[in-house]
Amino acid sequence: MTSSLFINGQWEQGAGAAFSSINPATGEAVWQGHAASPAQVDQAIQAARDAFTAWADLSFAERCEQVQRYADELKANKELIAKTIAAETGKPYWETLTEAAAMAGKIDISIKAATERTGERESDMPGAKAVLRHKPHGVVAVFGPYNFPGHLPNGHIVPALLAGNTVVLKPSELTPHVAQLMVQLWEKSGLPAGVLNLVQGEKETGIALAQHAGIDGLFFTGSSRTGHILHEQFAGHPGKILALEMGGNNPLIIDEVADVKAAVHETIQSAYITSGQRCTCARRLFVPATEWGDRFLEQLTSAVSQIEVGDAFAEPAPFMGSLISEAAADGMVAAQETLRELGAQSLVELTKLKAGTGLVSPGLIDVTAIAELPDEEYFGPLLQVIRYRDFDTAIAQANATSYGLSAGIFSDDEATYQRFYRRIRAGIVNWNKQLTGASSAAPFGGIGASGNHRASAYYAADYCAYPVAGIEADALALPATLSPGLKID
Ligand SMILES: NC(=O)c1ccc[n+]([C@@H]2O[C@H](COP(=O)([O-])OP(=O)(O)OC[C@H]3O[C@@H](n4cnc5c(N)ncnc54)[C@H](O)[C@@H]3O)[C@@H](O)[C@H]2O)c1
Ligand SMILES: O=CCC[C@H](NC(=O)CCC(=O)O)C(=O)O
Repeated sequence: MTSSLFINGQWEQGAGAAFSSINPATGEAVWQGHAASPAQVDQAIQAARDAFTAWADLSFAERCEQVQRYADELKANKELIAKTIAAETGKPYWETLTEAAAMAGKIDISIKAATERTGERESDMPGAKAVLRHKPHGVVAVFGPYNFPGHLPNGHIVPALLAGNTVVLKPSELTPHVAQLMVQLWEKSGLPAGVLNLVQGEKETGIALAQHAGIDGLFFTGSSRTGHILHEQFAGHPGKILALEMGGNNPLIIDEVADVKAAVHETIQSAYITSGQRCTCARRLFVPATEWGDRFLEQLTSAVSQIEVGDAFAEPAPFMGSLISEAAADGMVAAQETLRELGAQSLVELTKLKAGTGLVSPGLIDVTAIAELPDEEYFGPLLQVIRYRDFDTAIAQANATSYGLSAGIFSDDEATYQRFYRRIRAGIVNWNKQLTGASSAAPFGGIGASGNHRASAYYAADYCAYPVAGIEADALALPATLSPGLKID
């Protein structure tokens, strides 16, 4: 049984319920441990509180040095990180190597972002100077999803620590091993006790942490459903910062482009990478109801049918690994069934490949006949096709979602792209490029049910610190003239 919690620089057993993680492609046990009890959540927050003043008092340069030592650990252990993520999520090893690289890449980007977006400024004013500085919030909770169990919590933790906050991390209960390894690397890098604490557990642990009076903020990446619960919970607490990165029901519009093969490739990278388990994945594909559209769909159908699915470490490597769990696989089969009952037709059927695993084949489904398409994020490899007759209708349908994370268009005509850009409602808008694979050097976030206007990645610096404006003079001095009606003898 693993000592699953890291509180005040010590590893300890959880006193809550036992839980475990498995490799979803093989069913092999990966990790076993116990959840944190409410008392341990309390201790973790207290440890973060106790460590806060000393950590925040360090200079930015000193905190950068500490974070750079963690980057060295990330680089030295990249294969171990990638293997751990692959074993616990079922994502292909070639892909988890890119996740490990993104974690290391986050450090320099976050230092640059903190300097540019939350650095210090001074300007002269009569007899004084106007100054702008930033301060950390205090103790912040970080909640992570299972689909990028290293990269996305890391994307909150690194900027939070650089800003001078201390952190309590609650990772996804489906990926405790990745979180444990990440925290072990922070420990190895020499991070002072209490600056980063880890509480493992299921929803109950999340609830205990999120509702705790001792946190000053919460940085969340996960589903829109959970994000909405947190948002309601934070209502009436304007003093606490809440950053929500949530899901999407992302549209991709295809125009009659010259390079059909490239369009097929970018569509596959948009919808099926990570077995469709990326928040940015294309969910709805708008295809012209023309002969060109028929040809495009034939090629797409053929390419989707040939996507290799398999174990994370299989050779030759598959494009798609397993979904996170058998329950997720069953959920995708059920989603396909719901769409069919509403009138959809499968072009490529999504099927469960092996009982007891999360392995599914990719699905492509024509939902044009459905008058009221459910506005759901089906978090897996099931792309919904909608045939369109005119571009304005396609844009209106693309916008017919409560979400607003990513959107894209493939078109050879720049004016068409500009029209799309002006009308579409999303935080990520791409032209002739896959919807997935956003850059950490840009802001990352969505509107509507996808976020609460606290974009992450390059803009994470913004929610990790608050601005303090001041007017400063070395000494008090009487002004040359006093205001009317004043007399100071
Ligand atoms: N916008 C983004 O940056 C982004 C990135 C990755 C994933 N996502 C989204 O995340 C989802 C997949 O991740 P997931 O299934 O792990 O998300 P999830 O919402 O189920 O879980 C996220 C975290 O919240 C915790 N949690 C669950 N219910 C809670 C509650 N009531 N109170 C407090 N904590 C609670 C979980 O234990 C976990 O740690 C997808 O919807 C995907 O689109 C968004
Ligand atoms: O699943 C959601 C994340 C998808 C991923 N986005 C990023 O990596 C954003 C960049 C960052 O947070 O540094 C993608 O677009 O593929």
